[in-house]
Amino acid sequence: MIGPVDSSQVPRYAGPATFARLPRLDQVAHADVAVVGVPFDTGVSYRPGARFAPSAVREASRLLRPYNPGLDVSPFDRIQVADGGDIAVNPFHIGEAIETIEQAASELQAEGTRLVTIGGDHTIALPLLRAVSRIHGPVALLHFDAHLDTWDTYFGEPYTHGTPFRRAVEDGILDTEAISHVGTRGPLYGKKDLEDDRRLGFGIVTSSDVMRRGVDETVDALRQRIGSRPLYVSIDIDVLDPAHAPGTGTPEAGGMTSRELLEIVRGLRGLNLVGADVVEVAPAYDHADITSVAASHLAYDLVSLLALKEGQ
Ligand SMILES: N=C(N)NCCCC(=O)O
Ligand SMILES: [Zn+2]
Ligand SMILES: [Zn+2]
Repeated sequence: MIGPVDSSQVPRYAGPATFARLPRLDQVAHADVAVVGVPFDTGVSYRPGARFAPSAVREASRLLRPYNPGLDVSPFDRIQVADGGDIAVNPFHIGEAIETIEQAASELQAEGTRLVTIGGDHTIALPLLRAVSRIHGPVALLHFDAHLDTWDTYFGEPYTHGTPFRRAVEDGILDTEAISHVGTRGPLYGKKDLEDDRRLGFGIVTSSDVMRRGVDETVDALRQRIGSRPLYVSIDIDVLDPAHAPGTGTPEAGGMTSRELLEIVRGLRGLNLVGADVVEVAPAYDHADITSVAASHLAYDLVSLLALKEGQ
């Protein structure tokens, strides 16, 4: 196993920034998990800039350490984790970008490598789900977001960051017995948004529900719905309150704290996680790397969950 650069030997601010200072994918014979960047933000409806997230999150990840006490695991000892670099997507053509992402994700997974992806805007979840469902069939989805992202079109366009999960249901790549949004809040276009969403099969745990019920009850309810199904986790960083994630494109007041979200993610231990993404970090609106640090810790916990599952 090739682990991260030892920060007691080489200062953590020195050298190139791979995720958690891990080796690059081309430096290992095989990776059980690859952290891959998708620098794409052509699907946004408001502030652009998520194309710069992969490099910002890698920079913020320099401070991660090898033992995760929240999950009692040293993920990089247990499985081979590597930085898969960035998928080179066309910023001028959303349709082509979606195909490129599905293709690249499929090729990586064909080698038996699981992916934790750093977006990019939320458009990228669709091709990533298409790629995991090619292997696992329809997957359960846990979608952390202030927004539903099940709208139909924006300006008549079907592929945007507000529409990936409606397209995914239409594709038949989600197991609609077990698809949930967590952390939704904020104004909608109309009540119909919620009716449409329910018709697609989604369950909703709003941001207020999380606050009222607390982390443990929230986790119990989610786990029950997911059971042993293959599970994909998509984390839009705007699920966090703007105080915890100012660096994002469509911020909404009244969100979760990073502590609550990390605890909910850790509560997924033991589930059949098959892939995950962290999207919508827009570094230009960030302050003191608050958002990139949160995203790097979420990616680390997702990698840790995979390490617990895949490692022996
Ligand atoms: N941040 C994501 N993924 N979607 C937000 C879309 C909200 C809107 O423009 O109406
Ligand atoms: Zn969102
Ligand atoms: Zn979203």
